[in-house]
Amino acid sequence: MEPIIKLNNLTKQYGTFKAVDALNLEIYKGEIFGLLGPNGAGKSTTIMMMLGLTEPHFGSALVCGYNATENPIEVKKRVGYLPDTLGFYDNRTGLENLLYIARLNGISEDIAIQKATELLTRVGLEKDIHKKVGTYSRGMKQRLGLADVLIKNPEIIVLDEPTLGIDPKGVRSFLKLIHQLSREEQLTVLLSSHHLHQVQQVCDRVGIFVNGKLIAEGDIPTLSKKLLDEAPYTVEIRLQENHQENLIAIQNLLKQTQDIKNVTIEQDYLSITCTKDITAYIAKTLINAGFNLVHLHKKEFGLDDIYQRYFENTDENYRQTA
Ligand SMILES: Nc1ncnc2c1ncn2[C@@H]1O[C@H](COP(=O)(O)OP(=O)(O)OP(=O)(O)O)[C@@H](O)[C@H]1O
Repeated sequence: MEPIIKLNNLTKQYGTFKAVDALNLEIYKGEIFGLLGPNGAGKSTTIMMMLGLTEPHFGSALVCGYNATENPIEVKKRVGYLPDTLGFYDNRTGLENLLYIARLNGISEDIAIQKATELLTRVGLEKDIHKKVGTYSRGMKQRLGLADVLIKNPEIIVLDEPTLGIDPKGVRSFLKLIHQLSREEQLTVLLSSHHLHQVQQVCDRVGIFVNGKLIAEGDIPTLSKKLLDEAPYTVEIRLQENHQENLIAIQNLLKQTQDIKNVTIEQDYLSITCTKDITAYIAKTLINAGFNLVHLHKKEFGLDDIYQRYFENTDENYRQTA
């Protein structure tokens, strides 16, 4: 299958500073891809190059089969972009704002009314269609923004920090909506964010950006496997009698085991990192040795751990090469 977005050695420099450095990335139709990275990592610059709004110094961005630098108009027809700051007419209603955008996109009046009404219902604003946008909450404005980018039937939508300033309930329902849209309409979604948990909830794959480079990319299990290859399993245990003596005895008992890499005593529990999933063996060994096990938890690594670990590594690499 051909990717719907293909970035090839994409590079943007400001003077000698590389804001985006030889970026290679392929995104497929219907995928929800998360662009993750700290401030200044190069996410917005990458999006701008993909939309044909700024030119790369090297490399290319192919979007829906078009080179974004050579055919920005074709790309813009197929891509809906929701920026982090939205501009609506506050003194007009949601419907009026949407009809205005439909007109700008050359959609005829009767089709526009039908489509705008459908979309406002789709994004959950059916009761607020005739209210002035100035009275909308941040979450409602974001939903209107989504209707706004969907009105031209895009193949791809690009969302820049779409949940900024929305309360947790609003975030959950907004992300659910994005997921539904992507699955039901095979819409490709590129979501740029700092919010690891949100990205983790909704994205099929993520790319982690640091200093203009994509330092890791994949689905969460793949990333965590790559990252944690040396000791991918961590088991946390707690005893009925959690005194230090017991913990040290267990530490000594387990640390000879071949597949155990490390046993550390945390505040009132033991953390055991293993190269294989030997959770059952650990439980059996402790019970057989007469310890009263009250808690055993196999830790799943999430995006937080992955992000943290990549940053630690990267900082070290940068310090070493600096
Ligand atoms: N016009 C410009 N001139 C000089 N430097 C720029 C320009 N635009 C961006 N940069 C720099 O390029 C780097 C990447 O910026 P970019 O806005 O792409 O990052 P970002 O990952 O989107 O950050 P944020 O999450 O804060 O939006 C930053 O160091 C920024 O200061």
